[in-house]
Amino acid sequence: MTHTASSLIVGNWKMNGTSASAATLIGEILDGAAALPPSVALVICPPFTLLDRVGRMIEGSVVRLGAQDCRAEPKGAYTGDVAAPMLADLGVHYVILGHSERRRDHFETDAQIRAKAEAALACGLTPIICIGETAEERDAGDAFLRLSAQIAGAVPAGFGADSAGGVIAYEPVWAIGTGRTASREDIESTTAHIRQALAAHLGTDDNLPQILYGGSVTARDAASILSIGTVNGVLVGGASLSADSFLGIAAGAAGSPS
Ligand SMILES: O=C[C@H](O)COP(=O)(O)O
Repeated sequence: MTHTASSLIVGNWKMNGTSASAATLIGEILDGAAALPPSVALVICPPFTLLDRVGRMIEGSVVRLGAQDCRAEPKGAYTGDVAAPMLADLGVHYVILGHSERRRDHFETDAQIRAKAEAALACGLTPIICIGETAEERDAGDAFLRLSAQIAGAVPAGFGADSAGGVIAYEPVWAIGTGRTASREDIESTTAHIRQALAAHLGTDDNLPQILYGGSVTARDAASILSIGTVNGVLVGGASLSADSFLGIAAGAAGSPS
């Protein structure tokens, strides 16, 4: 179910896109994606309203479909929410969980994110669990503590070892949508810490979840970020809304050592 590629390039459209803009963007991405080596996997996460349309457009291509959230319960009286089995029914493969915008705007807790991840795994979806420190936590020297706590609270037992796999996206909150990408050195040391914290939490060094970096990634810095040994891909927001930028980032993955 999950990609085995060496670089996972995930585009999170957030709350953007209409049927017309999606048709244009996906058409351009599919044109460019054909030239990418199989070691680069593309995932597009449109808003719920476009999942069906985008899913139909990418059918039969190398591009996979992702959603931006799900509810932990499989069905019921939860107005406005979408359950994991509903996503699986639409052909969705990945689901972003615990994005900092949802933690901030919907007060999502690590326990809720963990329950959502378990629900997603139960129907074969690959969760992309987001973690990241705020600027205040970073300035106080608490970034690693915060990341370890998020891993302990939000990552289910056995995460990554399931046939659906598992992905962790490290997104420093201060780097999201700010144009301020974390430095290569910061990403290197922080993802090394995340890997250690995952191994300690999961009690194994084998089949650990893939680790992505997210936060103002552009085609300019993608190759450098993707050449870091503990980084398996990137989670891209703003730059995923332009085919040139998104494909430029994917090209950076194609050029980085696998
Ligand atoms: O999900 C994507 C991240 O929040 C990064 O967004 P950004 O690339 O616009 O900074």
